[in-house]
Amino acid sequence: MSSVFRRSVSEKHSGSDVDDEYGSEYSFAMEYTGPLVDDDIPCVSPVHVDRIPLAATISAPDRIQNMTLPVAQPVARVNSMKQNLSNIGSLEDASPISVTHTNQLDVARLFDASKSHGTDFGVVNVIDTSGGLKFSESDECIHRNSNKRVSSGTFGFSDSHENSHDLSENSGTEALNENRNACGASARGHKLEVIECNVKKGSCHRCHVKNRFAKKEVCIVCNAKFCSKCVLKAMGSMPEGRKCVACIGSRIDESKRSTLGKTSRMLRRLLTASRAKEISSHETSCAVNQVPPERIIVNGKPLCHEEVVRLLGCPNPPRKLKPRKYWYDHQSGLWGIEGEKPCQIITPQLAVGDPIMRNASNGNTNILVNNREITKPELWMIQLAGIHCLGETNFWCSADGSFQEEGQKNVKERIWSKPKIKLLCSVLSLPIPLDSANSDQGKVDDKVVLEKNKPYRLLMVGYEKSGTSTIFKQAKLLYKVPFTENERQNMKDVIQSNLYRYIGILLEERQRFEEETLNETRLKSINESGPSGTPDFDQTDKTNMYTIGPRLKGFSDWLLQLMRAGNLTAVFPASTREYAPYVADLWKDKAFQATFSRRNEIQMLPRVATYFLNRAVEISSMYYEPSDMDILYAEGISASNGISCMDFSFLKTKKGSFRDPVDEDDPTQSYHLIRVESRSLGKNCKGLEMFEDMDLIIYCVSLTEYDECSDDINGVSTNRMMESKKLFETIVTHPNCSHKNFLLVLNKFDLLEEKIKQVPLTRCEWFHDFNPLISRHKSSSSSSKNPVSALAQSAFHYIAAKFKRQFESLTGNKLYVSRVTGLESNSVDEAIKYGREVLKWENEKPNFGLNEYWSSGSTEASTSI
Ligand SMILES: Nc1nc2c(ncn2[C@@H]2O[C@H](COP(=O)(O)OP(=O)(O)OP(=O)(O)O)[C@@H](O)[C@H]2O)c(=O)[nH]1
Ligand SMILES: [Mg+2]
Repeated sequence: MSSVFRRSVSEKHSGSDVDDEYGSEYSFAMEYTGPLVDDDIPCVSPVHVDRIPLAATISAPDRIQNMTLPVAQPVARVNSMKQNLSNIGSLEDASPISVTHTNQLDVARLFDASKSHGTDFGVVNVIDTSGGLKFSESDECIHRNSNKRVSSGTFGFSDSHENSHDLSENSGTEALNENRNACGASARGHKLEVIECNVKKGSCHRCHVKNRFAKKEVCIVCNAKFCSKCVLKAMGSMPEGRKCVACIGSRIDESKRSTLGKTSRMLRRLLTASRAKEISSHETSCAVNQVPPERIIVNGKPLCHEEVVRLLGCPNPPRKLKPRKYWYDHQSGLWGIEGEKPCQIITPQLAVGDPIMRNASNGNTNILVNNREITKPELWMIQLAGIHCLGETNFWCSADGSFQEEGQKNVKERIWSKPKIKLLCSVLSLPIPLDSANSDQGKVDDKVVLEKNKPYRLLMVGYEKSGTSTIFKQAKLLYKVPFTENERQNMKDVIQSNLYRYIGILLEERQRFEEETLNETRLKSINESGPSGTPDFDQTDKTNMYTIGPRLKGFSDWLLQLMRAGNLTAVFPASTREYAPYVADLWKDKAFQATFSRRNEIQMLPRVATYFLNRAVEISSMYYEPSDMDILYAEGISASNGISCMDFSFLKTKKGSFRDPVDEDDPTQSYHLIRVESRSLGKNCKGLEMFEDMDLIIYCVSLTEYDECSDDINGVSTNRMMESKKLFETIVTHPNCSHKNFLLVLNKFDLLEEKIKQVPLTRCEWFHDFNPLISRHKSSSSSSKNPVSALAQSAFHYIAAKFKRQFESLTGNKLYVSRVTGLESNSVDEAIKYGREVLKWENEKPNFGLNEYWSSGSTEASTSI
């Protein structure tokens, strides 16, 4: 024995009643420097650290059936420990001692002290700093006398895990290693099955309390979920982010990569803001959470660490780099997933991966760009950019977008300099180069993968007049996406032309009213003069309350002529200023006002016309600037094209307006909403080919169409609801859309409430069996207090069910439905947020296998159906 040895002493706590000189109130280690002692010196039995079994998860296949994960084995005693601890007394009155498992001496000290002073530790808390496994003070892991685990603790032990009580000497370390592997396997997707075999859906993996609606934090390695009471115990200090303690050191589940660094609301509630931030920073920056370089394959070559650093450190690195196969066009900087069209333009000329292969993006167009056969959307894009591609052609394209045909000196086109190419790429889901301001990001830390969320892509389409442009504009106002100057000018033009159209409609009706009144007067005078008398139609008989003066009559005739010839848009809004005085005079004219007061009888006049006609003089003035409300109410978005796009996120809504936790979960998630007119999709909606990677398709239907008719392409008058149904069927069965998520927006509910009073829903042949039981007794229920509203509600549910059934029979999928009044912002907000929830559920489906749960419970909880 060395002359200098360490001895652990437990000292009596002052005031303690412990008889033993070395009471068990607390303990510390001190160095013995005195003379050699003759007495029996407590000796230290050598302990091999790698033979000390520690708590660990279980992976042996035969144990999997009866376990809950993550599960850790209790610390088992090795034989040498058994000898040393043989004289340890009872567990009950003992205090815990913690040991940091960093070297043999610490362990030896513990047992040495226990032997020399007869201390009964009762509970030993072991912290394995290398493996990240911890037993906290509260976790009673070893019952010295019975060799049984006493209670569950940090690891989420389950009392049902009798099979985990393997305390043999050899099992410990091996089990640990095995179990680490199991965690690794979980990251590769196997653990999910294990979790699901024992933990009920909606239960916390630690306390097993089931509450499907309570928020849970999920381990980014093994997907174990913990309720707010257990999360801090289960995840400990989170040195690598949100991992349960048993998973520390393991690679993350790759499907969770996009969530790295996004601390949940629960953690923000349980911890201080700075601590939550620290955890999220550990999560994104710690080495073990980074993408393993060799699993990123570029042009068929697995990357090395330096290549990944180069890739991530370039001014414009790939977003969401995952372990998968990519292709990279070194010349142009185009970057994509192997077998798919490009998804990003990164910095060109990086020494990364092998040269590109012809079939890298699985194109089938016979057109090669930098030796890669391009995909169809790319071909459309370059054709629309003015590059003619005939037969098999090989182009060279550089990073600035200049195209050159092989063997020719001249540059054909510089596609990125074309003004409309950005919109086109957006529609075709093709990437565009970042402008230099954005791309100069400086060097990125080689360990940190900056994650930028890819926007969700929403496509909104509907039959004519279903309200798509109204909803689109409403979304712009809601999510603070400003109208550009160009858009405002367009809207102003549209509003002013519309005003003259509305005036034209009124003037036409004025003529009719005038003639009707004249006829009535004549009839009356015939009746008054009797059968023998001759009525006297003098000059005064030809005027009545609908008659306008000659000046306005001249203007009216001219305007009606323009309208009949379909030339209104050729003259207005260009001549708005010129004819503004006529509008002012008309508005003051009694005949015009008399016509306006009968506007409800004029079917041709849209309801929004009243809003604008009431301000006719102001709108026709040259100083008119449309307000947001004017833009919303205006029919049409722009006079020219059928496609409009906007990017938005819920972050921009005003502070405090978050209404549900989803808002706070990921406020940075962005959305790309594309609204396309059904007319511009062409025959059989062929144009949908351009929208192949949409995440959600929003199909709009006007609830008021059930009794309205319009001419189909053959000029045959057909019911508009039936036309809308036909378009719906064409879209949902289109090869690009048949597997997509669909949200049906049943719009114009406010108008349905009014209309259903007068016109029965059965007017449409598809709704022939609509026969709701609406009680008209005032007292019976809340809905029956307003039978009209109840009737409209029933009609809405009935129409929704009709579409749902149709959708299911055509695609086998579930159709989500939302009730909307496009002119009300809350209503549109709810519908879009419902769409966001649909995306969230659909996203989570493969991760948690909760299809059934999401599709039944949660949708019903929403106001939509
Ligand atoms: N009262 C009421 N009117 C609505 C609602 N939604 C749209 N409208 C009106 O319905 C008309 C047609 O709406 P739009 O948004 O232009 O319809 P659209 O789908 O863009 O139709 P196209 O322009 O033909 O493609 C406009 O006058 C809107 O103001 C609604 O929920 N309630
Ligand atoms: Mg429109």
